[in-house]
Amino acid sequence: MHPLLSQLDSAEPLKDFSSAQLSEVADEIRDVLCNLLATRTAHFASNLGVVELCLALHSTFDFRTDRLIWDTGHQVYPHKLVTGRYKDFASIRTQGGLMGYPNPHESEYDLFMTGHAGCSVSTALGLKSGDDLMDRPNSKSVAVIGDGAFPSGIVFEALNNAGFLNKDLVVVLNDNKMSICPRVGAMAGYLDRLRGNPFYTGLKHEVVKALNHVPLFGDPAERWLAQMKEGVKAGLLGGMLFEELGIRYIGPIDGHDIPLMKKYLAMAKASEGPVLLHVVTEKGHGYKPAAEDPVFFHTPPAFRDEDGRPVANAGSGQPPYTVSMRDAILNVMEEDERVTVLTAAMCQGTKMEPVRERFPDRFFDVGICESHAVAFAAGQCKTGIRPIVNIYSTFLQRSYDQIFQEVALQDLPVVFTLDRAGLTGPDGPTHHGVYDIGYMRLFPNLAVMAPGYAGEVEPMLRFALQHEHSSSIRYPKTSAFDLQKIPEPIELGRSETIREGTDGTIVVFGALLESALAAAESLADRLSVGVVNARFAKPIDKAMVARTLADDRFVVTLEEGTTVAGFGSAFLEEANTQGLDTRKIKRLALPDVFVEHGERGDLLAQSGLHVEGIAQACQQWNSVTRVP
Ligand SMILES: Cc1ncc(C[n+]2csc(CCOP(=O)(O)OP(=O)(O)O)c2C)c(N)n1
Ligand SMILES: CC(=O)[C@@H](O)[C@H](O)COP(=O)(O)O
Ligand SMILES: [Mg+2]
Repeated sequence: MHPLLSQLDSAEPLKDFSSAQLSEVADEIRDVLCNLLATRTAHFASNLGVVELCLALHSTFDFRTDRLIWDTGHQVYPHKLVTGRYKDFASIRTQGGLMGYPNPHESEYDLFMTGHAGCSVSTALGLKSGDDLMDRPNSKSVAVIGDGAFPSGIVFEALNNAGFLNKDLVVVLNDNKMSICPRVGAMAGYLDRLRGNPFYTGLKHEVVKALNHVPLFGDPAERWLAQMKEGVKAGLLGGMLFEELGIRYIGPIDGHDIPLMKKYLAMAKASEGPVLLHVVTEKGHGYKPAAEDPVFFHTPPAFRDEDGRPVANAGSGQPPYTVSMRDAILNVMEEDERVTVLTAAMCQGTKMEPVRERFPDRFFDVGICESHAVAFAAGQCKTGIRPIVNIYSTFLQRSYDQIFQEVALQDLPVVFTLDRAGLTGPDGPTHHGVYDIGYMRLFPNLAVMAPGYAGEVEPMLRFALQHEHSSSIRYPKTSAFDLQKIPEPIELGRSETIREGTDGTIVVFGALLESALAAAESLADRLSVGVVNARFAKPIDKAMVARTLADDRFVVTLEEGTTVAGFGSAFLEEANTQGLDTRKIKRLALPDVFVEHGERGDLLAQSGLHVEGIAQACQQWNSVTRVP
């Protein structure tokens, strides 16, 4: 079926392949990708776009001794296919199978487990620096970074350092004009201008050599010429921004032409000092619908191809929390002109397109720059604007210091809406949003909230927007629980009792409320278990902590976050502060390990956070705490 690919136990043979053979391997890779990735949600278009680049890299370098970092890592599938993982590839993004990102446990060709954007240039530079210190000067270091990830602040920190250290480093800028959505920002404009520059190698060299003889001092006419010189060089060379930092710029070149790329990669490999090779690719290349709609095909749902037309398989009924929050945001923006929304390149995933269309002046996509997004929001907030920072839980980790200094320390009422807060499923440990309860509840005055059902999403957002301090609202990647109930008004530090019980209580922070109610119901013939919707992890409902521990034999706390420093910890701390009996408390949360990739439901069950697990914990704790 794939005669060349199936024989590759490592990438080594690729360097002896002819151009025709490499082109055949490219076809085989696309065949695997198109057939398999249609059956599950996976990073489709980005992978189709880097097939030739991957082959050119592996046939120019030996990445068992040279170093290769794919930025973010979502485009690593062709790399996996040519580095000995063809036979296991069908398991990608399923539990126990290959990860959808680089994974050092899978292969010596993968150096770091990554999924967050922007760090490739730093790690590649660190690898080169370390190899030099460890007496391996011949080892080459390559970072491949997309144009979406490239404007991340840390990339400039790395380039700044690279130009200064003058290490042999190859940065391949994979420019496909797309982030997940079309890329944004001034750097996008700069790359567009570079793309416009034909790459006149011979002419460039000669003219620049001549210009180098124009003196810098002396006659005013000569001085004028000297000033012109930089401008002319910039026009001819392109990439002056990088050249001025001491990084040699080469390109742009066609990223689907393997022989051409091999030529320039070999040149970059032989160069001394840092080099930036600008390659132009098409996201979704080789599958027309993906090339035409790379936004949808970034991570499409499972689909079937009907006569060259993708038809998505039917999804489940109830809309996700993401949509509840998006609709709530639309409503509040309609009423209050001070409300703005910030995204860090995740407009599509957070389903904010209607907000972008309806309020273009109050919607800000800052690109993959989460730290900047938070500090920018703080600046807006200081002027009287009410910014909503809408970022995935895992990516907000980037902004930890800005949440601390620019927001909390200034006591500014910025609202954080944390999407994907919980297990995100097949993306795995890099993307699970399981730390935010802990990291948000550290800061004085920051209210930490989570809705337990769809109906309280909007009231919670409205509460946050009139609150005088900063606040956060977390919600996972799942259908919103359609509890048929009019929510009690949201009050700072007040929980809501959903079900009364006399034996014990499950106190839930967030969306596992639905499972808690089902667990309590399943025990009804044996135990009377109440269910409290905590709403706040900070400030926690002190009276509720006192009441449940006084009235009940046991209290099970429940959350979709790590057990360390989470809601259960907050409950324990409060119980201890009040001098209550903490032995009654059982904390149900995710274990203190990096949870692997898999379906969210399966992963929750594995940690006992499903209906049966919750019921079992209640029974167990009831017998532990029962007075003999
Ligand atoms: C810190 C961080 N923020 C956001 C994301 C989500 N994200 C993943 S890929 C991507 C787009 C990257 O664009 P680019 O680097 O150009 O790669 P392409 O998909 O175009 O190949 C985004 C926004 C992330 N992985 N990490
Ligand atoms: C690579 C990356 O970080 C994103 O593409 C992420 O996988 C998107 O996740 P969602 O599919 O949950 O939006
Ligand atoms: Mg891109």
